[in-house]
Amino acid sequence: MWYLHGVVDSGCPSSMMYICHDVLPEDFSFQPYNRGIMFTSKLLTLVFVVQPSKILLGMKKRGFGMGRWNGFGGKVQPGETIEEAAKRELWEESCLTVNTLEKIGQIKFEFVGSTELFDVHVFHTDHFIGEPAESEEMRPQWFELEKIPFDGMWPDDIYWLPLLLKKKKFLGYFKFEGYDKILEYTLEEVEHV
Ligand SMILES: CNc1ncnc2c1ncn2[C@@H]1O[C@H](COP(=O)(O)OP(=O)(O)OP(=O)(O)O)[C@@H](O)[C@H]1O
Ligand SMILES: [Mg+2]
Ligand SMILES: [Mg+2]
Repeated sequence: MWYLHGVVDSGCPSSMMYICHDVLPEDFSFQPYNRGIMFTSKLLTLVFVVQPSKILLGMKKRGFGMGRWNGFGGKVQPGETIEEAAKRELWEESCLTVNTLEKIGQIKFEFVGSTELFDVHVFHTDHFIGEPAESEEMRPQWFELEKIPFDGMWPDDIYWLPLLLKKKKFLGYFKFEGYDKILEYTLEEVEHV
């Protein structure tokens, strides 16, 4: 039996390739690896702008996740760091700029039938510059923290967004069947992400 173990950095951050190994590492815990399947992984960012009583979400107007409220983010491009990508996507999608982003979570998504994992790096900020404005991709809207529209968001958000709002760092894994059904998941609070 071969187990997935580590990643090969191909130089292009959005096309990391997981490699196999026949020895189970001590800290081996990440679920997709232990089934011996070869996965590629796609690096994505997700930024939440939070104020004391409200959160900024965007209605996705096109492409993946269309019709759902979400944070702002997208694919990491070759040559940029994940944090640079997170800032760029926030700017492109909401017209906001930020000086600093706090990395708060990392979530791996598996979709049954696909060997491409989504590796989503989640950031949080409470300082921003500018006024949110609608982009080609997103329509921003502030929501009271008690009125977050979880029914209109990705079904995983309700599990981990409460941690982000408490500024708790987390690691997660969600296995989806289609885009509406979570078959299994793990979520843990951690000291560092
Ligand atoms: C499955 N459960 C999920 N739960 C919460 N959020 C999810 C998600 N799966 C993907 N996401 C986020 O959705 C965006 C997709 O990226 P997306 O907007 O399509 O990329 P990008 O902005 O580069 O778009 P274009 O290539 O310009 O179309 C990106 O922020 C990513 O973190
Ligand atoms: Mg996007
Ligand atoms: Mg984008």
